[in-house]
Amino acid sequence: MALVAVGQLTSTASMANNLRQCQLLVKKAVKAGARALFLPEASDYIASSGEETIKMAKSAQESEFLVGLQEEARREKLPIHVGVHEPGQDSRRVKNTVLWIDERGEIAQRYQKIHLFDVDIKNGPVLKESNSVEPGGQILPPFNTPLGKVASTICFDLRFPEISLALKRQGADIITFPSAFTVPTGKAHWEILLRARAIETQSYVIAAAQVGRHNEKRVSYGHSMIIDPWGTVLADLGGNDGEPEIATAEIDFELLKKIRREMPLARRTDVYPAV
Ligand SMILES: O=C(O)CNC(=O)[C@H](CS)NC(=O)CCC(=O)C(=O)O
Repeated sequence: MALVAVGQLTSTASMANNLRQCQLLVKKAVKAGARALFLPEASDYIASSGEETIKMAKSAQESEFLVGLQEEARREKLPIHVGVHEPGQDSRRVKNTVLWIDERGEIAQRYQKIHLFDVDIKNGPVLKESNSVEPGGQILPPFNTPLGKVASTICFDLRFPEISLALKRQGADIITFPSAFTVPTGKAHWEILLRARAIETQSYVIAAAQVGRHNEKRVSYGHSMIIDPWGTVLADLGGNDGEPEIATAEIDFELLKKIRREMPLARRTDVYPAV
């Protein structure tokens, strides 16, 4: 068994304030006895335009947000999984990445979001992430942690079961979906997609989410969740903003083995292609 914490906050265009919110989440996770803390996509900042997003991006070494968070991880010996922006190949776009900061405060793993959120929904969100973000080109193989093998995806990746299935096939025990879901799509799809990914991969799902109003244009759905490999929602942080909050749950390695043993999902790759 290993206790994990999922953290929920409302990032804005103030990196200093977002760092303060994340420091508070670290304190809460340590107090609860968690072995790792999972933070949302874009924890470092959410800007009000693509241009501002690009202007604000800093390399990991130069980001006051990341340097500060790494210091927290080192001091508390607490691994932190966190979504940030990093400069792209050229100055026209940024990378939307998630990092695993280990208990020594080192950035040990990095995944760059591969599916970008380009939507134009009538009476709903209109967002074109690919204007300001450069897509990644590979899946990060699941990595060893004190919680088992963790696999990283980001937000809109949740809608493409192939990436989760591929990560499961590569040995994932926990699949993470750090997110900033919109309210209408969150209401309609968030929980059902997360539970489906947990059930079909027979893996724990940890989904840290942004919540509430970031600026005059953007509001996020919240409902950060931890879900077990049977699809049971173990924690749900709800949709109200206010003080940043954590929820915790136990990762039960025996339950993971039991579910995979009792209901083997043997694929018929002689009938359809392997993912
Ligand atoms: O903009 C930033 O700085 C951080 N990135 C995000 O918030 C991204 C791209 S706009 N949001 C999503 O992918 C939401 C997906 C979603 O809501 C759905 O799939 O329904």
